[in-house]
Amino acid sequence: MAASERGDFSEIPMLDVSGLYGGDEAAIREIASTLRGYLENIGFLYVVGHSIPRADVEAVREASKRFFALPEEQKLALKIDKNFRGYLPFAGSTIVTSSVATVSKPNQSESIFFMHEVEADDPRALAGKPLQGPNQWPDEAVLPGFHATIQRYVDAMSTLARKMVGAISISLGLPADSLDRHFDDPTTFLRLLHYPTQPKEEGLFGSAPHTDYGFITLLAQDDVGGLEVKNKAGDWVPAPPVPDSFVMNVGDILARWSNDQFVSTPHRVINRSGRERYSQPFFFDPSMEATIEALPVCVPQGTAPKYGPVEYGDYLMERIDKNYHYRKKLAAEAGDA
Ligand SMILES: O=C(O)CCC(=O)C(=O)O
Ligand SMILES: [Fe+2]
Repeated sequence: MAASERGDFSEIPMLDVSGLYGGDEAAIREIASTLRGYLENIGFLYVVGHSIPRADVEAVREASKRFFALPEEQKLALKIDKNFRGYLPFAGSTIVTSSVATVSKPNQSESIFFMHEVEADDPRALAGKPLQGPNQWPDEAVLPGFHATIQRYVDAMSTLARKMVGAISISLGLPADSLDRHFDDPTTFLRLLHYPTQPKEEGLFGSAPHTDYGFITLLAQDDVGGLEVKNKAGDWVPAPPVPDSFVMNVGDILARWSNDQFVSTPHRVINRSGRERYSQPFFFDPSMEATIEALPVCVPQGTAPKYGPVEYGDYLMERIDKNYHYRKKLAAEAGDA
């Protein structure tokens, strides 16, 4: 299925990226060209044929289930901190910057965020800078192997994400490595999410309609379903579970970088399955200090870029501060000081 027009889709297409791992230039160009169409018209696709073993994805899901099954006080010991690392309790975020809906009820989920690791003695002296700091790990005695499982997955997902950065460059007619320098110290988030089954109630969501902030998202979900993507007609198109796939989508900074050539599409989660749902989005974003400025290849001759340059870290801070209750409290306290 190829969408002929922006937003005109009734299912999420699948892209086999196995050819990106070989040396066949023609095959790579063809995958990149198909990718471009999906990113321009839908902003969502399923990535299959990647090299991440199913066992690594499932190990994270099992680790996630074990974590969320812990008593609340043990989870709260890792409560999300000023660096955006840790546990966000049930109903801890309301998306207020959402341009897609007036959102008032908190999301029906609990989650834990692991970002790129920044040790306290980081040689780049990053610790202490906004959104830079160590992750909060569950006690090894309580959840043996948890840290190693997550780290292995983050490494594998980063490799896949870099592959996709290369494919995106090629899709725009640029050399494969042309965006790489913006990802020297990528900002990454692995979010483990748990959605209890929710009651049927107007305006209640597992994840309220939103767009993602960053560059790309690569999401693994269990077999429950509930993710939906909005098309031009305003219909919510299901993105049901597909074995061994990642749902990939364009985030707002990629849309902005591409001068809106690529589209960051609203999506939401409603879990009325009667089962618990677990998902694990991986967000792969530019370095905090990267300056994101419309790619010349995306700006038609004789027109001005739609958006000015922005430092990724500044942009991200602003988005995060607006959306999370706990950060509003932190921001208010900082304002008092
Ligand atoms: O859980 C899902 O399927 C989607 C999660 C999501 O959209 C997000 O965390 O940004
Ligand atoms: Fe999302």
